[in-house]
This record gives sequence, structure tokens and C-alpha cells, in this order.
Amino acid sequence: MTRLSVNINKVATLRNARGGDVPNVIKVAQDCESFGADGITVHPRPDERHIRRKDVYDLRPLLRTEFNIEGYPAPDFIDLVLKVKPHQVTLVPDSPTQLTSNAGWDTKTHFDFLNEVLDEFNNAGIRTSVFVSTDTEMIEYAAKAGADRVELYTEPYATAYPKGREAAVAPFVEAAKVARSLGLGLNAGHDLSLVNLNYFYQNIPWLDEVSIGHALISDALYLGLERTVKEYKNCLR
Ligand SMILES: CC(=O)[C@@H](O)[C@H](O)COP(=O)(O)O
Ligand SMILES: NCC(=O)COP(=O)(O)O
Repeated sequence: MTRLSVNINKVATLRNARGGDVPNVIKVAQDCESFGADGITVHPRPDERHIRRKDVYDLRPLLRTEFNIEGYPAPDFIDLVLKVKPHQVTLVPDSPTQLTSNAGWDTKTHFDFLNEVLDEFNNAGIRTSVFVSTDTEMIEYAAKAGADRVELYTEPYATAYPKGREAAVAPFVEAAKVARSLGLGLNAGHDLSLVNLNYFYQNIPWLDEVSIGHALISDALYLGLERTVKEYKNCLR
């Protein structure tokens, strides 16, 4: 089964626009769970532009499904994750001011750093995932560094999909096979949507998890949250 983890960053973006508590990030997360989501993802950024550290602490005891925290492993982030102990931490190579994630790790260049950080999380019993492109060498070094899983950065797939979905998915299928041969679990995310998700899943049915935020929360404006979560779940069958 491929799990759907709903990324609620954009719910926090909307809440922060007015400084109050509408929409309530925790209620939305709990509703996503009751509508069928298998997990909740957050990406607390250093400027707290959407998810805040407090949200992460508040969410932890209330979630009934898997909690995935994404981010660049700066000391503050490592401290937060070790205190909150989510089911999974996803390491992303973003700089503090970046608009959104736009690349996977160079796991060869940053091998020693990743190895040290992954050890820390592995020793704390937190499953680890490393955000990577489809470059085989990057996946191999993620495995050597001690990752439990890799998350394939799917923006290039989403962008190429309208021009030809077979060519768009081909490098991801190859990367997924490499990850599987190395014994890594497999996640995927970024710009997955109702348009492109089912084809991705059909080609890589051994995917463990997709995390989806931007398109899903946008679709919910038209379809409502309950129907949206169910439609994304239907794409994973
Ligand atoms: C890691 C990744 O691909 C993206 O999930 C990222 O977490 C989205 O972050 P923003 O919501 O800040 O764009
Ligand atoms: N890891 C990817 C994620 O959580 C959501 O990315 P997006 O759907 O907001 O592009």
C-alpha cells in the first residue's frame, strides 16, 4: 500500500495571513486523518512563514497517523525533531530563505554531514528519509550514509508530464528500482497532483509514501477537503 501523507504547510500559510487561528492547523490535520489520510507532513522553515515550531509540538500528541517532519538539519531543526520524535524525518537541502524545495541532496559531497545527522536520528528511533533527485549515485550515497528511505523529488516529473508522461516517469522508475535494490524504502513528493499521481503510482506501485500539499490544499478549495483526500487516495489504487 502506498500511503498518502498530507502536507499542511499551506493551511498554516493561510492562517498566518491574518495572525489568528483560522483555519486551525490541528483541526485540519485531524480532519485529513479522519477523511482517510495515512499521515501528516510539515516542513517548519526557519522563518516560520507557515508551520511554526509550536505547531509541531501541538500536533505530535494529537495525530493518530504517521507524522513526517521535513527540513534542513540545522541545529534548531535537529533539536525540534529529537524532542518531538515523529515517525519519520525527511532531510531536505534547502537554504533558510528558499521559496520552496527545488533540488535533492548531493549526498556524495555532504556524505559525512548526512552520515552524522542520520546516525543521530536513527539512534533516537526515528525513521529517516533523504530527499534526492533520480541520480543513481545520489541514491547510493544516501543508502551508504544510513538513510532508511529516500524521497524522490518529483517536480521534474510533474513539469514534464504534460509533454509526455512515459518519458517523464522513466527516470523515476529507474531510480525507484535502484532504491529497491539497495534495500531503501521509497517516498516521493513535490508537485504531485490529481493530474499526475495515478500514473506515477501505476509505474512505481512499490512506493511507500507520497507527501502532497500544494496541489491538494488548492484542490480542496474547489472540491472540499473530504472529497479531495478521498480522490488522492483513489489515485493510489
Ligand atoms: C520537500 C518538498 O518537496 C516540499 O515538500 C516542501 O516541503 C514544500 O515546502 P513549501 O510548502 O514550503 O513549499
Ligand atoms: N515532500 C513533498 C511535500 O511534502 C509536499 O510537496 P508539495 O505537494 O507541496 O509540492
